[in-house]
Amino acid sequence: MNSPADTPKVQIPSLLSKLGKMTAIRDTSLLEQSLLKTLCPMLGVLDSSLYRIDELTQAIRVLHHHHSRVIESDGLARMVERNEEIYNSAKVPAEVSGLLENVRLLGKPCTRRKASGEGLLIAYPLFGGKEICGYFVFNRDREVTLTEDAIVKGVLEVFSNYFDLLDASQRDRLTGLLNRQALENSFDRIWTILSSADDPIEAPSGRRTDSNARAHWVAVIDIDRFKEVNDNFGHVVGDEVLLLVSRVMMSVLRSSDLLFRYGGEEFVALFPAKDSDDAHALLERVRATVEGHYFPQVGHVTISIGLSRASTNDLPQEVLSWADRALYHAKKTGRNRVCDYQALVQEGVIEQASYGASELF
Ligand SMILES: Nc1nc2c(ncn2[C@@H]2O[C@H](COP(=O)(O)OP(=O)(O)OP(=O)(O)O)[C@@H](O)[C@H]2O)c(=O)[nH]1
Repeated sequence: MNSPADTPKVQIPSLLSKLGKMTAIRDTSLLEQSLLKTLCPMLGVLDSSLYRIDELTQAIRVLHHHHSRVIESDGLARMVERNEEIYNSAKVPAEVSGLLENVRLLGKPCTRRKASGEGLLIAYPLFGGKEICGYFVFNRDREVTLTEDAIVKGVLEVFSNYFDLLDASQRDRLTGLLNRQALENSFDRIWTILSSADDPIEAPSGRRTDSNARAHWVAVIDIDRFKEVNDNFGHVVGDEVLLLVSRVMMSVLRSSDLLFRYGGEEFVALFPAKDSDDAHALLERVRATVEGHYFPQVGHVTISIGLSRASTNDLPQEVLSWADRALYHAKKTGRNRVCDYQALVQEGVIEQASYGASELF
């Protein structure tokens, strides 16, 4: 990574100020966006991407950051920023995956000429400990200078260290799932996405799945008769069941779905789905897979699930309390079931709740 004409154009005070802002962020997703926003102008590029690899499933999540010039109705030009998040390794272009493979094998930044002949494709590894856990990728018409190279590496190192700290503070120690604090952050983010779904192009930041912004659903999941597991087999075995249940659920959920340990033996899932049938079918698969799993010593364990649609007209706390009411109904009517709040209200099985009934937050 060098060039004979190594003329530093980087404004150090501006970079330091951006790093300061980056480390003031308390949400890992926003932190990733901030990394791209920091590096794009520094490198003089309009687009850059962050490729993240899921350790468990090897699925790839890609965050793209674009800058474009739009001409307003008054004739003035304005820069618009857009973030796009994609979960599908099949969509990584062949030339990018080939480049990432080189970076992975060499453990250092690599460059290749684009197949179209338009400039260079440059990729830097992102380290989590000693392992590569992602890649920073951008297109440019010229090589990275030595100064730029040192700065990109420095910024990526600050980012990775801070990301790991933030990520650890958002995770439950036993299961490794996202914790209650992370749920509150995710609610903020998902609600922003839902409210910007009508205008996806102009949205200042947005998390999208392959089929763009879709309706989201909240599920509260509780292990049935878990007290008996503890009473009969002890707390250590109980802990193991908690860990295994979380792994089994994760194996059914998609990489774009979020699963949180909400507390004790209670979990919350936050996920996009086309409609209530789709959401119900996914959770039914989760329920059936846990039911079919054999837990060492304990045998079989079941879960009950309450589900509610998330809408921007409602507060996240309301939606959560509705899913909790549906869970309560599932418990009352035999456990090992998935119940949908909106369906229960429509069928007249339960009354529509007025806000304030929630004890979850
Ligand atoms: N081993 C273990 N047990 C926990 C943990 N957190 C909560 N628990 C136990 O989870 C059990 C929850 O019991 P209850 O709320 O009475 O519910 P349940 O027995 O699951 O019954 P239903 O929910 O009505 O099906 C209690 O015994 C808690 O001690 C934990 O981190 N580890």
